[in-house]
Amino acid sequence: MEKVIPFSSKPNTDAVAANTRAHLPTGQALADLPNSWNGGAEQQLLLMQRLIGCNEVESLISLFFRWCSDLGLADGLTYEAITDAADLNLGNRRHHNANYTLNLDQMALGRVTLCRRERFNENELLSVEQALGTLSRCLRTAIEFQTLQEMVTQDALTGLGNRLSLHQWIERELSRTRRHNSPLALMMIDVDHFKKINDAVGHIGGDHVLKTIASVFKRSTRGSDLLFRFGGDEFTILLPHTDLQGACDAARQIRNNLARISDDELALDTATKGLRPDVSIGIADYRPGDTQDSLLQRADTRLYHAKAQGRGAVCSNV
Ligand SMILES: Nc1nc2c(ncn2[C@@H]2O[C@H](COP(=O)(O)OP(=O)(O)OP(=O)(O)O)[C@@H](O)[C@H]2O)c(=O)[nH]1
Repeated sequence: MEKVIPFSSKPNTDAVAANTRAHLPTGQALADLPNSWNGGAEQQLLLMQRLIGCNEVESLISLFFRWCSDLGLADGLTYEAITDAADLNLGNRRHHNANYTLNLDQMALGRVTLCRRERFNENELLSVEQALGTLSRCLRTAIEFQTLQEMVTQDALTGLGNRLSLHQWIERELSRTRRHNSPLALMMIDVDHFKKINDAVGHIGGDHVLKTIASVFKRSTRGSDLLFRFGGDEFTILLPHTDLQGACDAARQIRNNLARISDDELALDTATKGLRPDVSIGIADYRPGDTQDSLLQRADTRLYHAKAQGRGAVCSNV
């Protein structure tokens, strides 16, 4: 069974109910739920108490599933997000499914599938749908919060962290390094002669080249490394638990992978074919007493040395 849940404050005439049940429960339906079923008003209130104040989509879905599972309403749950976030699969797969597409005031919130060994009865579905109304309201707030957080901390062009998040992360990683006495390295990277690239491919083409370079950084580094666009054609990579030698290996890997990007990936035409972006990299590792500024400054000085050496170079020891 599948249903689109238009939890709208206004009637939503576009919403399509894919099964034959005509009306979704509204606020008043809470009071109307049969007394014989224990998922009534008290349980709905309990769910609300659990969900309110939670700003994370994953946690909301887990809390919702736990509520369903405690009441015997579901053995398993799948949540398909509207963003490119991975699906969430909780509990166990079972034969009987109830699918819901969640919308709130025309905002798509994802799809929820509940599954169970036994068939769902009418009262149980009513209660699930009432609960999905509460979940939808909390999901909307969480998704909006997440979007806002991304806008504040992400670089819009490349999807990497922006300068604000760089400063927050360096502080965090510096205190971890001091506490655990673990190594930490930082790379400052600048694209060589990017002005010439812009002149050759145009500003939009240049934007695409910057995005491609950022994707090469992503695939050349570890999942635990933290990538940022410092500004313009400058990038910063923070490498937790990595010493100077490890960071130099990563820098070489980045340059090797950049040399291998295809014309297609760079979206080059016949006139600009063969254009190979390269980078200069300055690397600094943590020294006791380092602050955010001193670490950045040391990496930046080394970047300038790499540039002075003729570009397309890695400097880690000036
Ligand atoms: N397409 C595009 N270009 C940008 C962006 N931000 C900065 N730029 C350009 O990047 C270029 C950076 O040039 P410069 O800092 O002078 O240095 P360069 O040409 O890379 O040369 P070197 O760094 O000395 O090797 C400038 O032409 C900027 O206009 C952006 O978001 N998109």
